[in-house]
Amino acid sequence: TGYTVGDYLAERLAQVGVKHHFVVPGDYNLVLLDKLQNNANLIQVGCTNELNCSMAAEGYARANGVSACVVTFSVGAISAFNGTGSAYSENLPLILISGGPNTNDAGQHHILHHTLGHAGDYGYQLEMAKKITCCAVAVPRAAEAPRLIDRALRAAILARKPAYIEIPTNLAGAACVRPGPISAVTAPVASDKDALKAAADCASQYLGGKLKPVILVGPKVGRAGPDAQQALLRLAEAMGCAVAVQPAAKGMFPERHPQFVGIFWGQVSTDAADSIVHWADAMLCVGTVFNDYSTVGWTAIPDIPLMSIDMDHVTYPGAHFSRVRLAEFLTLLAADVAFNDTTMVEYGRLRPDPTTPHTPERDAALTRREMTRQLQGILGEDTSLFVETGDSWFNGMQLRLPAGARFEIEMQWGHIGWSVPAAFGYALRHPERRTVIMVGDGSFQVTAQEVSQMVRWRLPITILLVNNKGYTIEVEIHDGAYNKIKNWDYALLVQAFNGAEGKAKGLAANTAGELADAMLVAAENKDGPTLIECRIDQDDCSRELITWGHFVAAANARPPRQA
Ligand SMILES: C/C(NCc1cnc(C)nc1N)=C(/S)[C@H](O)COP(=O)(O)OP(=O)(O)O
Ligand SMILES: [Mg+2]
Repeated sequence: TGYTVGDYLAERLAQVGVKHHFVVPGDYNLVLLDKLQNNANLIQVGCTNELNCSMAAEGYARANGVSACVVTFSVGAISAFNGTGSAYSENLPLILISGGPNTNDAGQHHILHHTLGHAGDYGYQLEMAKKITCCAVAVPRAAEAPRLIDRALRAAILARKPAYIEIPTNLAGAACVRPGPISAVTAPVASDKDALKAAADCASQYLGGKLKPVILVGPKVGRAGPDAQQALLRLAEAMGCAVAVQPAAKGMFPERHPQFVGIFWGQVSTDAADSIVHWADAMLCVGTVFNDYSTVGWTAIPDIPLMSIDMDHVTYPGAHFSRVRLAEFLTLLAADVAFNDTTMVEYGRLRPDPTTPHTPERDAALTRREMTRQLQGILGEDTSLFVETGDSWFNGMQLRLPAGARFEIEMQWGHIGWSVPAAFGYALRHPERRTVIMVGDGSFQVTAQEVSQMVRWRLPITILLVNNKGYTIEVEIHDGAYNKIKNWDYALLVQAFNGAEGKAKGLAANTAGELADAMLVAAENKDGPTLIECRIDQDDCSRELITWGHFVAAANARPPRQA
């Protein structure tokens, strides 16, 4: 057969930089999967379910910049909506592609399988997708496919948000014209020159006359394109001021840099970062997100006038500037901003003395603190560390990242279980990096199946499974019987995933010594994942979690405003 709609989609995905794409087959997408598989530049990766499929694509987009997830209608897509929501809230261009009903069925008022059972009405999925993507299209006939596919891909790439493309099962193999130059889809939109200049002038005005400026780094810096973090570094060094980082942005500013002053997270900040942030009289907020979790239940919102530098606009007390790209603005500002290291000088006076964590005896019962100490010990320039929603967030914040180490966290969406499939997707794109996951037992139970994919693809991912017997974050926010879970034999589970040929290893660590030994086994295992079940006491949680949980619970409990 000649060139088809499926070939067009495959070629465009390859051209925008998708290589691995994540799929679960279903009779609405089988022909489409054939076409994608036939493209030599694409590698098709089957997942155990569509939630994991979409989360693997979310993780792949963190590594690759853009990703694709291909599912069947409704029963597949509605599960994949969860990873799509994650990509939306984490600013990642995940392309969700769903097979759809044969184009003849609507007009014949047919009731179809996998749908809600309304005769002829299958439009509800597109409507739902519109809410969680920046662009959602359903191809009605082959002639419309090129225009709609290009539109959806361009929208996602420019907005750093997911897009949705629905391809009816009888159109994937339908004849289609070939695409024009890919630049029509991928060419970036530069800043508006006047707005860029005016914004930079206002920034100098905003900073002029201030005595103690700081920079606060937020998670959108990591999503604003490859040159954004370099531009941030240049601006920071041009100013010489203290640079604090929000928890969701950990790793987006080098932690060994002399101007790094820690994670600003209110009362659970690290390295006294909150002291210097509250001492400042001017703050450049670069890519920041102030939500209930990052402000510790609204108790840690900076109370001075801010200059906010977002992915495509700049706002400050005097004005708003649209279409100003983050990296271009930072670069321009770095060129003429005044040097002012007052906050660094002051920080030098209040920086806490470094502590050397206690090294317990080998046979000491394993603790959260010891697990974190040993995890710190294996971090290297090639490490990519995924920290899962749970006390793992707080353990992760205590780590000091070596130069080159990368850190992945999902603090906006916060879907427990994200880290297992997301790290799987990420590791396929970065086989040269050492991917490590720190995940709690409750989270692990949500998406554990994807460990079998790590076995299948022989990915040497290290999984530190923190077994504290339940949902400890929830215990600290608000306890109840529902926070208890059925314990698994996690180390043995890996044997089940191995079957006859797998090379994964599963170990349990009850003591400091057993963990140290297991870490060595993990470092040696290059042919598959190594899961280390770290058994700790169910109340062995970080003090930061307890403090943070107290204020988040208070925020959740605010009484309804009297009408
Ligand atoms: C149940 C829930 N959050 C609510 C929740 C429920 N469902 C989804 C999909 N995402 C969520 N965040 C959370 S944070 C658990 O404490 C996680 O437990 P676990 O993985 O075991 O970690 P900790 O023990 O360190 O808390
Ligand atoms: Mg737990």
